[in-house]
Amino acid sequence: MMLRSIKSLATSPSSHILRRGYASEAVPDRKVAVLGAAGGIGQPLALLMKLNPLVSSLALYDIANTPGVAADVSHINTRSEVSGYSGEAELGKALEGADVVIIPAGVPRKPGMTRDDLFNINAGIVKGLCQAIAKYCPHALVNMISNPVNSTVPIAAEVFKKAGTYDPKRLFGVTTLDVVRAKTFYAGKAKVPVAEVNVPVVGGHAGITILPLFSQATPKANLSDAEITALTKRTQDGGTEVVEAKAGKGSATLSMAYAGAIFADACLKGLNGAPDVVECSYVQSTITELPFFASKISLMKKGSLLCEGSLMLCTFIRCSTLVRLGKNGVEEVLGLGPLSDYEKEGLEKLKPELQSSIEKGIKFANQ
Ligand SMILES: NC(=O)c1ccc[n+]([C@@H]2O[C@H](COP(=O)([O-])OP(=O)(O)OC[C@H]3O[C@@H](n4cnc5c(N)ncnc54)[C@H](O)[C@@H]3O)[C@@H](O)[C@H]2O)c1
Ligand SMILES: O=C(O)C[C@H](O)C(=O)O
Repeated sequence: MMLRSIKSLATSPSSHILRRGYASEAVPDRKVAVLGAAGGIGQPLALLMKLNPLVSSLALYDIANTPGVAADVSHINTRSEVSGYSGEAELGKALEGADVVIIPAGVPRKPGMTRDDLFNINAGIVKGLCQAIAKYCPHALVNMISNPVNSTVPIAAEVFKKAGTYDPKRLFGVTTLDVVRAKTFYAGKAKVPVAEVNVPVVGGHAGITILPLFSQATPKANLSDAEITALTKRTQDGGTEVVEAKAGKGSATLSMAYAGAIFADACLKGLNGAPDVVECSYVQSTITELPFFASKISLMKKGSLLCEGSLMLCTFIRCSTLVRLGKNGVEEVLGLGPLSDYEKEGLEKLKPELQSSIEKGIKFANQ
């Protein structure tokens, strides 16, 4: 695999933005494709991925307006080369060779709508895009943002199964924004520095299916039951808070782009063999009786060797052993850990809704 130096980037004036890169001088080439790149999420996400030194090629695809977005982003003097693709005829070129595909394509909510109300339009969009992924980049890690995530991920799984390319380790529902919100709201209430906060969020990505585990939040804070209930509700309603504030002009875009960029960065780090990459994500799961469930997942276990690709000197984990670079995706789906009685109750309450959203997606993909 071709390696490139990012030394010049790391010492450039914008290096503070690029702090997520390795201390190493060389990282492998990685192509990231964003589908829906001209949209409210797609544009800031394209910008953030252009700032990521782990990306060498950035393909921006949408049904319209991508040439302008791509020309604009391409003027930024960071590592990746940017290309824009517009319309279905160009989708294959956008996807070919992609290591990570991020999907924020589809319509957003307006006030009064649930995420499930988007199903009729977005299910078809996601199905079509996943058929193309199966054809042009079957080994890519797929980061699904399009709502309703609780159903679009099962749709993607079914499409990949039909195409014979399904690998549950490579399909992720992006629920990172729930984690970002839980951290922000918890830090505000607990009066602890937000940068130090960690809160797992499990379940799914809609209303009560979003279950933040504040009993496991760190740093520990002495919050009352009423405060925990309020924080939980605010996290579950975080998306609606933005939809209402935007008053018909869409849903979260900037915070979602940030959250999407964090998750894609974790995928790239996992692909590159970085140790201990752990994020929450909605994935195929056996930790409950539901076939898909969001929980902490590890993208690469500490010390594990990867299965595919070329041998390289492992300078970026500061040792000089030989490791195989690979494309494993999910390395381990982590358990829920100890839950409070309130969280146990929330877990039981969310199951019927999540189960029915999963079934709806599976049924749609197979009709
Ligand atoms: N997972 C999450 O946490 C999360 C957070 C926020 C928004 N979302 C979801 O993300 C989606 C996008 O939101 P947005 O605010 O960016 O919407 P938007 O309308 O601003 O942008 C969507 C983009 O998708 C494009 N598009 C439509 N059909 C397409 C197709 N077949 N192929 C490629 N592109 C296509 C549109 O042209 C548009 O540019 C919505 O479904 C929204 O609900 C999810
Ligand atoms: O709320 C929405 O519809 C968008 C997204 O799912 C969010 O959580 O912000």
